[in-house]
Amino acid sequence: MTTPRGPVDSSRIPRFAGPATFARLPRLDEVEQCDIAVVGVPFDSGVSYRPGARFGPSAVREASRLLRPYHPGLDVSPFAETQVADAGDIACNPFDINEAVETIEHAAGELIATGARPVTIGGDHTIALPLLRALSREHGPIAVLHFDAHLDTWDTYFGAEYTHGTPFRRAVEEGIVDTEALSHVGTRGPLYGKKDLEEDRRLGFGIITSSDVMRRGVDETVDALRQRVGDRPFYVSIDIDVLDPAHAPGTGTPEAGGLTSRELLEILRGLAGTRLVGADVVEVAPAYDHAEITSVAASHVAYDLISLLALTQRP
Ligand SMILES: N=C(N)NCCCC(=O)O
Ligand SMILES: [Zn+2]
Ligand SMILES: [Zn+2]
Repeated sequence: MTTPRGPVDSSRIPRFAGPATFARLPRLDEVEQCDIAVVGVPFDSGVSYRPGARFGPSAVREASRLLRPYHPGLDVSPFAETQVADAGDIACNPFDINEAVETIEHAAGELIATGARPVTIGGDHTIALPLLRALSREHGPIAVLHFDAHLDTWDTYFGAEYTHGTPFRRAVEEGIVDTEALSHVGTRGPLYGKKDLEEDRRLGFGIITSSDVMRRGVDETVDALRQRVGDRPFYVSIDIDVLDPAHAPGTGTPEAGGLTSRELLEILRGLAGTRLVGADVVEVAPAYDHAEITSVAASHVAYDLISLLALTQRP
């Protein structure tokens, strides 16, 4: 393997200068081959409440300038051990959700076909569906760990099938996820009715609520999730609203009583050694953020996901 091209050296070019790529990594077109691709999807036409996640990718990239090359918690230098690059944004039609979903599926499929594993920055949660479609073509029906305050297994909103509240129901209907290994983590807040939970269970999801994480703690949560995915290839989808609004105010549908960013990062670190094949971080809406609280959290979450992917590549 050729030596990976890493981020700009922050001892020579200060972090507030230089490229606006994720973690100041090279762009995809600057590297010969890419193992892990950070890709933005600035799409938020699927939201049911506050808009603004279309500005998520650029805010998370901006907040990622301070990331450093070595991850002490996982003992990995992801940018040195693998080639990580910024694949830019998937430009999709903000006025036509169906067309946007197709565009995302196609662009993600092309990226995955090159051998790169995607870490996608949203965008609203609608984008998880086309990403899962693209990944399932490579891996078959895929296990999913879904971190979110919300179930996102509702049926339709105002008659629309593709929205940020419905991607995981569509994914089950389409047979692109492994219904033996689906789990929500961090769920909380009011629902439309008890049937939401019944239907969710029928679709195959297990739930570790936000209260479960608080009562059982990180280690038990990690054990349960590791058991759920086993040695299957799996996908992690992180809606930043899984964090408490104190830790992630910059999001469109905030719910009280969420995880701390420390809990979320520790749970992710607990997944070291499993077969992660791709991930997303969605629903960062910078207009409601303060002091980059949300985008800093999201950039660290993305860094941990990249680190987990890098670990899977060790001989
Ligand atoms: N995926 C996110 N963030 N939110 C879904 C909320 C659906 C609702 O408005 O009930
Ligand atoms: Zn959510
Ligand atoms: Zn969501």
